[in-house]
Amino acid sequence: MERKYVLAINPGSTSTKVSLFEENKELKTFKIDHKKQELDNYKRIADQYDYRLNLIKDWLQRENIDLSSLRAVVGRGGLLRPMPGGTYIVSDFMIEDLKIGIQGEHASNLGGMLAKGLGDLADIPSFIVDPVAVDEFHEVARISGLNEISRKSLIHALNIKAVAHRRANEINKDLKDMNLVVAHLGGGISIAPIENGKMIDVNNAKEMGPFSPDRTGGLPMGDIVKMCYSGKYTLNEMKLKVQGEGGLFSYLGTMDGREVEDRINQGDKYSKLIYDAMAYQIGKEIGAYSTVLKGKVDNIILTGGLAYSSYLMEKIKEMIEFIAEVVVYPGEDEMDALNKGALRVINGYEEAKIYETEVDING
Ligand SMILES: Nc1ncnc2c1ncn2[C@@H]1O[C@H](COP(=O)(O)OP(=O)(O)O)[C@@H](O)[C@H]1O
Ligand SMILES: CCCC(=O)OP(=O)(O)O
Repeated sequence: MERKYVLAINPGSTSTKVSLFEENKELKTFKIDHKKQELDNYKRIADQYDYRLNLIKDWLQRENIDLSSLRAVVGRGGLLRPMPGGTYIVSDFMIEDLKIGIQGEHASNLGGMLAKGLGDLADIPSFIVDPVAVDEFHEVARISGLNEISRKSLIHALNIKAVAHRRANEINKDLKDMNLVVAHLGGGISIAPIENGKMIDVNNAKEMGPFSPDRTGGLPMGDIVKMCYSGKYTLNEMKLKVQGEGGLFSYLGTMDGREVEDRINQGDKYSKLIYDAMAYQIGKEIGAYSTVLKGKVDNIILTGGLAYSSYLMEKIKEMIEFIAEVVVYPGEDEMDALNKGALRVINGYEEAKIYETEVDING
C-alpha cells in the first residue's frame, strides 16, 4: 500500500484529537472526548497511554485507515527539558523524559509517546513539533528574584508559532524581521513577546501571568505561603487550586467563557466583574511584554478559544490598541501546525532535530 498520509495526535486534558492529512489537506479529523471519571482512574498522565492508544486504534479501524498507508505520525510535544523550537524525532531518551514528566505532568506528554507507539508499529518515523517546553528566552528573562528558582518557558508554542507565521505570510514579511506580542487565550493563557521570530519571554502558562478559565496565574505571594502552611490543604489540593480549579472556575464554578457570557447577558454583575478582571489582567500583561520589545511591536495577536468572544476581545483591545494593530485569530490550528512540522522534515525542507543533542541531558 502506498504510504501517503501523516497522522497527527493532540492529547489534551479532556480530549484526544486525531487528524489524517494527505500533504496539506486534512482528510479526516476526530475528537475523542474523555470522561473525567475515566481519566481519574489513572494516577499519572503516562498511565493513560494504553487507554488513549486503544481509542486511536479503534478510530483508525473504524475509518479503514491501515497503518501501512502512513508516512509518519506526529504528536503534540510535552513538558520536556528546555529546548529550541522545531520538529524533533521521538527517541527512546525523549520517551523516558515524557514518562517521568521531567518538567511536570501535562496531557501533551502523551503526544510523543502515542506517536512513537503507532510509528513503531507501522515502522515509520514519529515526530513532535514545537512542544510546550520550547525555550527561546533571553538570559535576563530566566532570573526570578530568588536564587533557587528560575523562571521557566512553559508555553503554547505550537499555536503561537503557527499564528506568528500566519501573520507574517499575510503581510508578506519574514517573521525574522518582525516583533509581535502573541496572547494564546485558552483554558490556560500564554502571552509572549516575539522578537525577530523568537519567543524571548512568556508568563508561564501553568502558574504565572493573568488568571485564565482554569488557572490562577500569579498570586499574592505572602497569602499563598500562609495557605500552604495553614495545615488546611495537602500539596495536591494546593496544586489543583493553582491549575485546574483556579481562575474563572474558582470564582464562578465554570471554566466555560460562553456560560459566563450567558450569565452576564442575564444581568449577573458578579460574573461581569470576574470576566472583566480576566480581560484586565490579560491587557496588563500584553502591555508589560510590549515594553520588553521597547514598544517596537508590529502587531499584537489574540488567539485561542477565548478569542471567539467579541465581548472579551473588545475589552482587551480598549487597553492595548494604542500599542500596535491588534489581529484576532480565534481558536487554534494545532493539528495543521503538527502536520506542517512533520511535512517540512519528510519533504526535506528541514532536518529533524535530535532531542538529546539539543537539550542539557545533565540538567
Ligand atoms: N465563543 C466563545 N465565547 C467565549 N468563550 C469561548 C468561546 N469559545 C470557546 N470559549 C472558551 O475558550 C476556552 C477554551 O479555549 P481552547 O483554546 O479551546 O483551550 P484549550 O485547548 O486550552 O482547552 C474555554 O474557556 C471556552 O469556554
Ligand atoms: C504548559 C503550557 C501549555 C499549556 O498550558 O497547555 P494547555 O492549556 O493545553 O494545558
